[in-house]
Amino acid sequence: MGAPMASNLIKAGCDITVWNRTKSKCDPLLSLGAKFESSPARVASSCDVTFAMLADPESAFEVACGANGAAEGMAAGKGYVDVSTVDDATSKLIGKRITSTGASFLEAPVSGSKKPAEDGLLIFLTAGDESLYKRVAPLLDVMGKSRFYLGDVGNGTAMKLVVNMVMGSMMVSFAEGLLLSEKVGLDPNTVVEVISQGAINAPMFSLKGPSMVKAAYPTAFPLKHQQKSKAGAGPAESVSQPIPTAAAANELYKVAKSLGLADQDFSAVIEALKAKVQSSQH
Ligand SMILES: NC(=O)C1=CN([C@@H]2O[C@H](COP(=O)(O)OP(=O)(O)OC[C@H]3O[C@@H](n4cnc5c(N)ncnc54)[C@H](OP(=O)(O)O)[C@@H]3O)[C@@H](O)[C@H]2O)C=CC1
Ligand SMILES: O=CC(=O)O
Repeated sequence: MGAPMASNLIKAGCDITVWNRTKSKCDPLLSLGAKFESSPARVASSCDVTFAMLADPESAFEVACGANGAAEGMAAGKGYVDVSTVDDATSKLIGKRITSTGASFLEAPVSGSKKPAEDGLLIFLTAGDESLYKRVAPLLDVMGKSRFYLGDVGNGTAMKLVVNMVMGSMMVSFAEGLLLSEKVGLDPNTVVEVISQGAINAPMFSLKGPSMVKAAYPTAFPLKHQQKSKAGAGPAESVSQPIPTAAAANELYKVAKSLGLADQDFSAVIEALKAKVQSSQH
């Protein structure tokens, strides 16, 4: 996600400095004209605004607050925008550490996937420092098609987790439908087509359906990241709201992980369902 986002900024003429744990993954960006620094701290000290796109709460915290982390290069007047998907507590911790340096903090997780990231069509769910939001708005507009400012730090994360919760349940329901259609003698490709023409159509179904039918799961959104959101459990627990459908879907993502599918696309959750169906028949 970070690479296509940075690439769009470079193509828009921004002066970009990058860092990634595995340096070789920066090579395509360097060939587009980006500079490289040897640590997040050095990126932060050489840039006005630093964007972070990390796998999970642990890596987002480490890169912001760990040794040679971005916070070490932060100072008043600089901004840190964390576009990773993390949990509420992690986002607040990162925000606290960044603002303790005098810099501003914005959480800005994105809705969208690899293709929208490449096409500059992400949706930014931002919260935190409003003046930093206004300052980076032109950059968000290069990388995305829309942006929401949602108030205090935590609200962007909560919005992202709610959206992922809905998406995770939709995918499991779709997988159940595809599998069931096959079992009762229907062509699942026709199911995908019928759904695409009705009121429950979603781009996700048309995008992933044809490859799911072929049992192919080219990774756009890794399954481990869907399961990481724990079906929106964080926000739901904070207000004691039951989320029975999402919780059941999350169990299936856990099974999929245990089957070694963590790095495949999250649509591979259908394989967990197939395994469940098989074991119930024995
Ligand atoms: N893929 C998608 O469709 C979407 C993803 N997201 C969110 O975007 C973020 C990135 O996702 P995605 O690009 O798919 O994930 P990837 O797994 O492809 O990339 C994760 C990045 O995190 C880095 N990283 C992981 N662990 C560490 C660590 N301990 N220290 C330093 N760097 C680390 C990786 O570095 P290295 O290259 O060295 O492994 C890599 O740059 C996640 O938070 C995800 O939830 C949000 C919307 C959609
Ligand atoms: O929607 C994607 C995510 O990783 O969050």
